[in-house]
Formats: sequence, C-alpha cells, structure tokens
Amino acid sequence: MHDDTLPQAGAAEAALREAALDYHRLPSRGKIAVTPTKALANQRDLSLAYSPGVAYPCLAIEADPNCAAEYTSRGNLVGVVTNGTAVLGLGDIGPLAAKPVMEGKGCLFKKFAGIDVFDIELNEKDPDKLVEHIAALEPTLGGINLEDIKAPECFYVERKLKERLSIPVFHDDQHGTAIISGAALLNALELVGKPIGAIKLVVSGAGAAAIACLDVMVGLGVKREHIYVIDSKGVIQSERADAAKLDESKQRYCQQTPARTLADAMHGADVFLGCSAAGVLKPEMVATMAARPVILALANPEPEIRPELVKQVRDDAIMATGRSDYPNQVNNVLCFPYIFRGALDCGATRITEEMKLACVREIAALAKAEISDEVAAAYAGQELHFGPEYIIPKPFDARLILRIAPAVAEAAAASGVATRPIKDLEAYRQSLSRFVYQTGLVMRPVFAAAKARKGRVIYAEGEDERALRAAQVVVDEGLARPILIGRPAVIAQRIARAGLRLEVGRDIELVNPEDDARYRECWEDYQRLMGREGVTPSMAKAALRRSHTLIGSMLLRRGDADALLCGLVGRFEQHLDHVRDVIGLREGAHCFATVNALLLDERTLFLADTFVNEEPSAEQLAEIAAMAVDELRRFGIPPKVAFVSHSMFGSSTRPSAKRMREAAKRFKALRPGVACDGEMHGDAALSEEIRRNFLPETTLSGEANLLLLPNLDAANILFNVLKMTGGHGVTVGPVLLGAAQPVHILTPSSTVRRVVNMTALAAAGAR
Ligand SMILES: NC(=O)C1=CN([C@@H]2O[C@H](COP(=O)(O)OP(=O)(O)OC[C@H]3O[C@@H](n4cnc5c(N)ncnc54)[C@H](OP(=O)(O)O)[C@@H]3O)[C@@H](O)[C@H]2O)C=CC1
Ligand SMILES: CC(=O)C(=O)O
Ligand SMILES: [Mg+2]
Repeated sequence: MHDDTLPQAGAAEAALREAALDYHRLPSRGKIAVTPTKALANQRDLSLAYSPGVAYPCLAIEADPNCAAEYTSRGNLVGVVTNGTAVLGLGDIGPLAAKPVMEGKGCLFKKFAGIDVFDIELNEKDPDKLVEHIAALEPTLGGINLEDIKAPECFYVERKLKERLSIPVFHDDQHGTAIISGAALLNALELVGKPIGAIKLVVSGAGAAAIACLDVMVGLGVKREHIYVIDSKGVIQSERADAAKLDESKQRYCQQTPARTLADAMHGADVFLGCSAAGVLKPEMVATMAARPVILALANPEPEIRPELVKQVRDDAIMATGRSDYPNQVNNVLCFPYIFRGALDCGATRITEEMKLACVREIAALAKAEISDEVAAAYAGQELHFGPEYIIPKPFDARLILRIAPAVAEAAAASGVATRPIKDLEAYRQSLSRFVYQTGLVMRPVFAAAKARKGRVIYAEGEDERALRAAQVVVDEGLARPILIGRPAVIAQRIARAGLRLEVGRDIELVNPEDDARYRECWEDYQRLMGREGVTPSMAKAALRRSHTLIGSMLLRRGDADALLCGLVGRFEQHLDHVRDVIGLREGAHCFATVNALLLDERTLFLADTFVNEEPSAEQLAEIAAMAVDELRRFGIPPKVAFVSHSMFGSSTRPSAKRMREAAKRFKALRPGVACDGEMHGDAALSEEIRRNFLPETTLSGEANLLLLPNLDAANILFNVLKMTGGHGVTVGPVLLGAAQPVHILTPSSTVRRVVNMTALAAAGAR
C-alpha cells in the first residue's frame, strides 16, 4: 500500500477515509440489519408467529425437512463466512476486522439479488475445526459463501464442506474471481486477436484467487507450459529450495524456468494476472511485455499496478482492476449475487462446473450485447461498447441478474443438482426484474449523468450548513461545480466551523449578494422582464438584494450557471414565484408541478403532484404524468403509471373519479408507448393481481412506480406518511417539472443527503 510508485495519497484519500468511516457509522452503525417480514400487530399474530402457532411449521419440517424452504427464510439466506485470514489484499487482519467486508458482501447480495445474508466471522484458524463450525450451520442456511479465507487452507475447507453438506458451498475468492476473470480474459484476447492457446500468462499470487483463476483459464484453453506463477518468495519453479514442500495447488503450476522474479517472468508476457498485493508490478516490467498486452491487476483495494502507471509506458495495453473507479472492474461482485440467486431458486444442492461455466459465458456475452436504455442511463457519458475500456459488464448492469440467474438455474438442472428445477425459465426471468430497481441503485444513473456533465449548480441558500456540507460531497464526488450565494465571511466561518475542505476558487464559486459586479445588469434585466407586472427600477433593485433565489434565477437565465437549487429556507410558493417570473415554463409546458421519489426498501415510488397544483384538471394531470415520466427515465427506470383514486375502474361516478379516469385516457393518448392505467385504488396500483380481479384486461403489468394523485392534499399527505413509515426510505425531491431550465425547490426539512441527490439531479438535467 505504501509503495512509492503509487500515486500520492493526499487529500482525496483522506476525504475517502473520512467519508467511508462516516458511511459505516452514521446514521446507524454498520451496514445491515435483520427485519421481520410478517405483521406482528396483535394477539393473533403473536400466536401465529410464536407459541402456539409456530409449533405447526416445526412439526411439518420435522416430518419433511424440504418444508423448511417453504416455512422459513432459509431458502433465501446465505451465510457469508470468514475467519479473516485473507481479507481483500489487507491480509490476515482477523475475523473482527473482516466484519465490514462481510457486511459489505451482505449488502451486495441483498441489493443486487434480493438475498438475505448472515455475516459470520469465526475466530478459528484450524481448518478442521473451521469445517466443523461451518458444517454445523447447515440447518440455518440455504447456502454458504466462504470469503477471505487464505490459501491453501481454503481449498481443504471448501472441499470438506462440499463433501458433507447438501447446500451450495462457494468460495467466492476462488470461483467468483475465476469466473469473472475468465470472462474478462476471453473478451480481452478477442480484442487483441490472440488465440488463447498461444498466450504467455504471468500470474502474481498463488493463493485462493490466483489458483482458481488459473484452473479456469487452463479449462478455457491456456497451456500449462505457458504459465508462470509468482508467490511471495518468487517464481514457483522446480529448483526452488521449498519446491518439494509446496502445497499441491502450487505444485500444479510449478515451472522449469530460469526466471526467478516477477521482472524475469514478465518478458514477452501476453497477459498479467494479479491476485496478490498492492504495487508489485512496476512500469518497467510492463514495458517488457509483448505487443497488445492484457493486464488484470485484481488486488484490492490497491491493485498490483494503477492504470495511469501502465499508460506511462504502454498505449496498447488492455487494463483491468478490481476497483470501481477505473474502467474494466474485474470483481467477483459481478458473479456471487447471481450465481446464488439461480442456485437458491432451483434448490441446488451444490454449485457445479456447468453452473460456473454458464456464468462465464453469460458475463462474456453481456459485454458484447446491445446496451439497454437503462444501462446507458446508469452509465451516462461513458463509452459502453465492447472495446479495450469495456471488456466486461459494469456492476450496475441490470441485465446481470436477468441473464446469469436463469442460466445458472438451467445449468443446475442439466447437471442434476436442482431439487426444484425451474419449469418456465421465461417466467422466472420476468420475475427477476423485481430485484432490478431497488433502493440504492436508483440514484446511480443520475450521479453518472451529473459526473459526465459537471454542471455549475447554484445554491441560493449558500450560507446554510446543509448546502455547505452537500457542496463538499458534490466536490469530492465530482458531481458538479457549486456556486454558493452568500456573504463570503459567513461562508468562510461556517466552512471552518464544520471542518470542511472547500476552497473558494478551487472547489466553489461565491456570489456575494451585497457586492457582485453583475448586480446592475441583473436588476435592469429583471426590471425589463417584470416592468409590465408593476415592478419599478427601485423595486427591482430591492428584490435583487432581498431574494437569493431571485439572484440565482437571474444568473441561471444569463447563462452564468447551469442549474439552481433553492428552498432550504422559506415557503415553496415564494421560490416558485421567482422561478415562474424569471425562468418560466419550458416550451410546450402549460404548468409547473412536482414529483417526489421515495426510495423504499422493496420499491421506488414516484408521487405527483406534491407541491404545486391544488386541484389539477384531467388535462394537467396527464401533462404532469408525461413530464414525470421523463424524470423516471433520467433514473433509468421504465415508467409504469397509475392514476389513483377512491374509485376502481369506474366503481364511482364522483367528479374526482371521473377526472382521474379522463386523465388516464388523455395520458394514454399523449404517451401511447408508456404502460399506464387508471383510475384505480392505491393497492391495485401496486398489485397486478388486485387489478386483474377487477379488470382482466388492465393495460398495466406488475407494480406501478409513478402514482398520480387527484390533488395536492392527497399527494403531499401520502408522500409524508410513506416517508415516515417506509423503513429508512430515502426521498428525492421535490423535482420541479415544467421549468425552462433545471431548477429545483427544496424544502426546509431537506437533509444533506437530499441536497446532494438533488444537486446530482439538477446537474444531470443541465444542458
Ligand atoms: N478483484 C477480485 O474480484 C478479487 C481480488 N482478490 C484479491 O487477490 C488478492 C489475493 O487474495 P486471496 O487469493 O484471497 O488471498 P490468499 O491469501 O489466498 O493469497 C495471497 C497470495 O498472494 C501472494 N503474495 C503476497 N504477497 C506477494 C508478493 N509481494 N508478490 C507475489 N505474490 C504475493 C501470496 O504468496 P504466498 O503463497 O507465498 O503467501 C499468496 O499466494 C487480494 O489482494 C484480494 O483482494 C481476491 C478475490 C477477488
Ligand atoms: C473482491 C474480493 O472478494 C476480494 O478482494 O477479496
Ligand atoms: Mg474476498
């Protein structure tokens, strides 16, 4: 980690450390929690959940153990088990220090594939005892993901567990890494036009990950005699003093060669694979590689070499790391959530070679497949066409689960290990889309678009500590260039008090409302704009002194910024008045409106109109829905629109029911390609079953994600109630619809996180 050829750590590293520690500590400790899935609200629930009712599923399972998959959460529960002996590239830091990584794997299992995880850190180094402890967990778990257990013990532990248990056991560092690097190798070689049987492969590391990668690569066609492996003592070769005592896994790759060091072995290498330690590959070694080399530097968190160092000596290399901040992230996160999803769903008793190969095939093919709109949105501004900077899919590619899990389930059935083979794979594939658009992944496309544009975003309430803290995150993340309106001395004092690192000029721009060279031009422009609304020059001057939102709007209008955020203080309507006067409606829009997003645990819901139109007409509702649909697309979410009401498909003839019915009709005419139905009850909007019971030919499938409410009260009340009841749901909004330029009016209750999210949204909308 502290190699002098690595880029300087500096302030960015310090900021990352601080942000990572805060992320783990706040607002709750750690990253995961256990949540009940059944109601426990009254005496009856209690007698069903616990004594006496609980005895019935117990007895059913005693009579038929297969029932456990039916009556308990075991079938969706994976144990991420470690003893902390090879934690990332940090080494043997022990089981307690490994816990953040295991919780992290738990988060990824849950977010990417809906799988629950118990992270289990065992204080045990003896392989036999480790096997005993883990095997004893079989009744608890539907699968076991071994993690960060060092080689060679990990090989023994996994083999013994596989022999004993009838649930899938998968050592992620071996097989997850091997699957993804196998796919990356195939695709990279296709790009450089080298046949796999002819390549010289040099591998740094001979542990869990490296050996498993090698086994898969040999299976894919790499010749054993073309492989050179280096461990902490040098090249693994027959004349080494410890050659005879090497573990069997290393013996398999022992060479007869004069090469003794990594530098020796690298001469003429076509491919470098690193599963070892930070910074061991030096630029001068890369310089000696063959033409069009492939470098997979997978050590985490610091790779064997950074891409910028490779670039200094080669412009013909294909480069991948295990990190998310460079192109080509070769990381087992692309595999383990989905291989377990497929395995659990078909009741696989083990993970077979066929299942692993299905993963390699799907991952490799996905990088070459057409990009969907959603993936393009998630990675806006990045080149996602198969090529040197895109040899494997990205972790946020929604297609990973849709393609890998069914392929794994199919392979499990073909290799005879599926106890519940999936009969209708297409229906299964469809059902997997429920995992795709979940909390946490939702802001991703917006952040990507913001980063690509790096717009200048004005914070009207630049003195507010939330704006300052948000600006710090925005600068650190490279989401936008903040422009803060406020008195410089006050801002400087508050930056210092909050311990922020913002520097005027370098990170942020200031607009001093008491002294800005543009003041005269701004008030003159404003007066010209509002002259026929009774605004005199002295009123214009005073208004520009008084309202920071007005200043921000004028600067945005002049093109001195790309987007504006206001509303941290004061009433929504006051801010909207300025936006209406200065920015106005965008072409074709007839009204302003707002949509709020609720990122709940199980779903993301957008509600409109939460802040502007008190009793919108059917025509307005249809237009608001159309504008909100465009926002959903910005999140990469395919919109499903429901016009909700107290009425269900004509069950009421009250005016508001008729209005919602008419609105749905108008919306369908306006956006014929968008899934939509109405009017309907709120529960029907979220359940196709309820809808179909009323109207089999409903024009909406699955769950609606955009709800149009009949009036402001209903929308605002529903939003706030859901906000309070939806677990630790995050909200985004209000998103202002209809404005001619990107402006959003926040609310006084906004948190720093909301301000950051809204900054990204505003910057993403910047032209
Ligand atoms: N990107 C990804 O998806 C993944 C990346 N990894 C990374 O791979 C690395 C190894 O993990 P894992 O296999 O689980 O750990 P192991 O402890 O099982 O293996 C580590 C290996 O690295 C070797 N090694 C240590 N230092 C050096 C050195 N200076 N030069 C050459 N070899 C060295 C060790 O040698 P010796 O045998 O002599 O002790 C050992 O063979 C970690 O950095 C980890 O983060 C792992 C899994 C997935
Ligand atoms: C990614 C991973 O599992 C590791 O680096 O250990
Ligand atoms: Mg690992």
